[in-house]
Amino acid sequence: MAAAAGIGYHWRMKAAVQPRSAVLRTEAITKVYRSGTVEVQALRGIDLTLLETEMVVLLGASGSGKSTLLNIIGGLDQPTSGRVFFRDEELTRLSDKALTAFRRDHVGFVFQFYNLVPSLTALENVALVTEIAQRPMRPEDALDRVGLAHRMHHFPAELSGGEQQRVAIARAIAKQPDILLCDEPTGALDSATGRTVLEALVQVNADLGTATVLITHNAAIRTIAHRVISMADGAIVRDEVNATRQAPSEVTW
Ligand SMILES: Nc1ncnc2c1ncn2[C@@H]1O[C@H](COP(=O)(O)OP(=O)(O)OP(=O)(O)O)[C@@H](O)[C@H]1O
Repeated sequence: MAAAAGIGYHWRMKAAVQPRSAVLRTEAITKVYRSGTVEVQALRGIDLTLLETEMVVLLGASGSGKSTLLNIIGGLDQPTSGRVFFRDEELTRLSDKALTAFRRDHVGFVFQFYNLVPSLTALENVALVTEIAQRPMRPEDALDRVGLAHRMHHFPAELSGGEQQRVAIARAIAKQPDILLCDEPTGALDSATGRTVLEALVQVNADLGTATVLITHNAAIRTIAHRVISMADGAIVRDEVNATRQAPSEVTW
């Protein structure tokens, strides 16, 4: 009896200290934009690890390098120096074609403006992506996950800004990406509508375990994340784990 209890205890200890693995990792990445003789050092040596299933809020003033970093980890751009890994695969060694395939298969993007096709219904907008994805969920299920099952046959012009953004989230998650990257997803929305969008993102992260990075200027949003990374002048200046999290409905701004 005692021995069995001992084994059980040991197993629990092991499980408790088991580290979560990294879905994405950057090593000392820099980015310099050059136009003519003008150089902008947008990133100055970023070491970032994004763990499987975690939700990270990325904060920083305008121009601090947030979008540049997001574009690089999403395979939309390459760093000037340094390395980026998706699990064991080095993205910085990939050809443009292979990087496009990485993006298509593994990354979902949500931007400030929704970029929906106006002549297609919500369902058709999501189906555009699922038709070319490797292991998609049903477009109806993706819309259901963001609380829009009842609006699936509406056109974008018939939806509110928050609803359109939730269609964009459904479109991004329908291919079941490993990483969801969101650049100011509530930037164009009032606070009540913004909260519904954040609720959809938190729910997707909890239900599907999609590792999520959310860029915002709005420091109030920091409490919804597992971890908050702050940038200034092309560098990470703070990296904090939230001991407790707030539901988006509790966040005020
Ligand atoms: N394509 C580009 N060409 C030249 N400079 C650029 C380019 N993109 C960004 N930059 C510059 O790189 C720096 C970082 O920009 P970035 O867009 O990554 O910052 P950000 O933190 O996302 O800002 P914001 O919150 O305003 O979107 C800024 O100085 C910006 O002007």
